[in-house]
Amino acid sequence: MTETRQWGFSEEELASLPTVYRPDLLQDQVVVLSGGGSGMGKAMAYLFTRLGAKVMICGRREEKLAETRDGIRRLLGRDIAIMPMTIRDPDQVDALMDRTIAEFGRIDHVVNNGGGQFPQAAIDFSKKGWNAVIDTNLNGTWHMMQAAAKRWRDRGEAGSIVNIVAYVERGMPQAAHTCAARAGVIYLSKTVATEWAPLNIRVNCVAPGTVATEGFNVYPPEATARFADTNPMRRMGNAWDVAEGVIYLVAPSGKFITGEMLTIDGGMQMWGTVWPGGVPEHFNVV
Ligand SMILES: CCCCCCCCCCC/C=C/C(=O)SCCNC(=O)CCNC(=O)[C@H](O)C(C)(C)COP(=O)(O)OP(=O)(O)OC[C@H]1O[C@@H](n2cnc3c(N)ncnc32)[C@H](O)[C@@H]1OP(=O)(O)O
Ligand SMILES: NC(=O)C1=CN([C@@H]2O[C@H](COP(=O)(O)OP(=O)(O)OC[C@H]3O[C@@H](n4cnc5c(N)ncnc54)[C@H](OP(=O)(O)O)[C@@H]3O)[C@@H](O)[C@H]2O)C=CC1
Repeated sequence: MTETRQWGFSEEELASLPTVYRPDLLQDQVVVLSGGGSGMGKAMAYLFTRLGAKVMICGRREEKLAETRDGIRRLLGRDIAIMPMTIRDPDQVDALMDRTIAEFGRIDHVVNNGGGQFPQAAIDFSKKGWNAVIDTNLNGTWHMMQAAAKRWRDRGEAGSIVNIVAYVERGMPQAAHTCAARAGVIYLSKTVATEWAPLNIRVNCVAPGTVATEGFNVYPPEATARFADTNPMRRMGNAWDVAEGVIYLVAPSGKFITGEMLTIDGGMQMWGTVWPGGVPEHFNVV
């Protein structure tokens, strides 16, 4: 078992985990999915493919995308498309959308899952660190949303967007940059859900709690040791929990849902604190 496998599912597990959905639920639907080379994005790539969808995944590192594509080819006998790029660059986002349409004929769904942050006390953020997190999680998500919506409007097609955010209503100490970015995405989504309803475009968010993925490798062991105790269920979620939630929103089950945020957090919104950088002495109380 490698270091990066410590938290996530193996390819074999993603290919065989049970799902509540029927195998042709998304037959020939086309999805663009960011961050498909790891974690929740990889789980979504497998699940969308298993439900019959045509999948385009993107992310910065080609080798991770290729691993997802090769695993799906080997285990599911299906081909998906990959495109290395950064969602921070609107020109690369335009190219991603155009290539997907050229390859698959249209786009039905966009899942903005690509993103991340690092744990740090806000007072110590560097300008570059703040900008990196805002640019990725807020600007990058917006570039993807607008690029897809323009194409749907211009082509007279319906579409749906799901943005992966985080539960931020109580704030999130040691993650103020991502909290700001995700709050921006949540209210951006609620706003355009109304503006774009006449275009038959639905826009929703999914807010995961502590979900065990390869992404946890950026957090110190003293923080991850507590992650199972950040919600009343006292366990972590997994990438499949989130992937099935995303499918619920994009599939016909979600056809009357827009501007909503689905929180998948084992109850963390009511009880528990994350402290992704470790608990400071002042807060270290029972
Ligand atoms: C933190 C909790 C978040 C929300 C969730 C709450 C609910 C439960 C929480 C459980 C915890 C899990 C949450 C997850 O989201 S896990 C999965 C996500 N994956 C990641 O976050 C990993 C990816 N992260 C990154 O890629 C980067 O953090 C970043 C998003 C910033 C990417 O940008 P870029 O590639 O440009 O980054 P660089 O490495 O070049 O760095 C740019 C500058 O950012 C500063 N920086 C980066 N890392 C750190 C660090 N560890 N500490 C302090 N500062 C950092 C720094 O200024 C960098 O510039 P320099 O390198 O020139 O100094
Ligand atoms: N795991 C958790 O507990 C939680 C996670 N989240 C969020 O869920 C999403 C998925 O996280 P998770 O699967 O756990 O972690 P991962 O780190 O495995 O996934 C993040 C993905 O985003 C991609 N990505 C990052 N920056 C960019 C960029 N600029 N352009 C394109 N792709 C990018 C990464 O690929 P590459 O580096 O190759 O670009 C990576 O595949 C993230 O937005 C994360 O912050 C939210 C709440 C909780």
